[in-house]
Amino acid sequence: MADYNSDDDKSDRVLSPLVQEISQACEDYGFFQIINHGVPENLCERMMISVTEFFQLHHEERAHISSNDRTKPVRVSNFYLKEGQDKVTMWSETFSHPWHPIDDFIHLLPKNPPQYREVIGAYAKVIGALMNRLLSLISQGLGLEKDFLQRKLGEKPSLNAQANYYPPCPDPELTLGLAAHTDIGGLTILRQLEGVTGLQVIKDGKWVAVEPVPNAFVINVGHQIQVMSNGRYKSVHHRAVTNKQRPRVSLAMFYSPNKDTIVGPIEDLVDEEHPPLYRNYHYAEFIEEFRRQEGTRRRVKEVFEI
Ligand SMILES: O=C(O)CCC(=O)C(=O)O
Ligand SMILES: [Fe+2]
Repeated sequence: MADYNSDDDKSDRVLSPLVQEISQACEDYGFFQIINHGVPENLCERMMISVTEFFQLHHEERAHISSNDRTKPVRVSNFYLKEGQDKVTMWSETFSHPWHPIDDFIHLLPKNPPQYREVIGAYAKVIGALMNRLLSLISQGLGLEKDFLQRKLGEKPSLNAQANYYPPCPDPELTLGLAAHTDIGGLTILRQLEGVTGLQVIKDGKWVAVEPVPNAFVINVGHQIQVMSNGRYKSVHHRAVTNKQRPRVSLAMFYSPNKDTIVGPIEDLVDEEHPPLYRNYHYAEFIEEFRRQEGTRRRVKEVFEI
């Protein structure tokens, strides 16, 4: 693993080992882990504790923000047994809310656990800086200017957090924590609880566990970067499995374009040898198609293929 603190590219031609490694991982796996990222471990621990405590409150304490309505910016939902169902679809509960600009929504966030608002405020700030750094490294991997991807992903990006809580499951064979899916947006920074395995990524048709590495973040490419890179970087299927013994918590911080942004392959990456694989579209169209395919093994990018 290259040193994340080493200076990234200074020359226009030679890519630093760090940029090369990230680029290779984005091509081969669509996933990689980073360490020595500069985010204080103590802050990450406080964040994960706050999320865990939130989910371990009595469910009545979450009832006021519990909803299946996706248009609600702050909401808790679960996939536990509903009336009329004979099988649990997914063994998890999720809490989602925007993470930037923090001041616009902080009043909607939980008052309990009491430190939640303060901790997510601090966490969002450092994740914002890390996100920019990663987008810059990924841009360089594509041979682009450092700020290219960020500019292409557009102004006023849509920045959402999703905390996932997976209680111990009496029979992990019977259900998944989170079904196989791909991340719709641009880039995801995921924190997993140390010591509990659960995340799996598909590689050559097989599910591979992404073991939690101490103080690491898992980074993954979303659909929009796959499209912008004209298929070079991959947005791959992943899922979470459960276990019998211990609850598991993960926190995904998503960076997506806003609905009006026009997404398509970056012109510099298209030539005779690499014809455009996707048409241009408004991100809103992509979201609509993504929702339309809900409940199926989605094939959303394919709809925008040329
Ligand atoms: O729990 C995990 O590790 C996976 C979470 C995830 O993929 C997501 O929130 O999109
Ligand atoms: Fe995901």
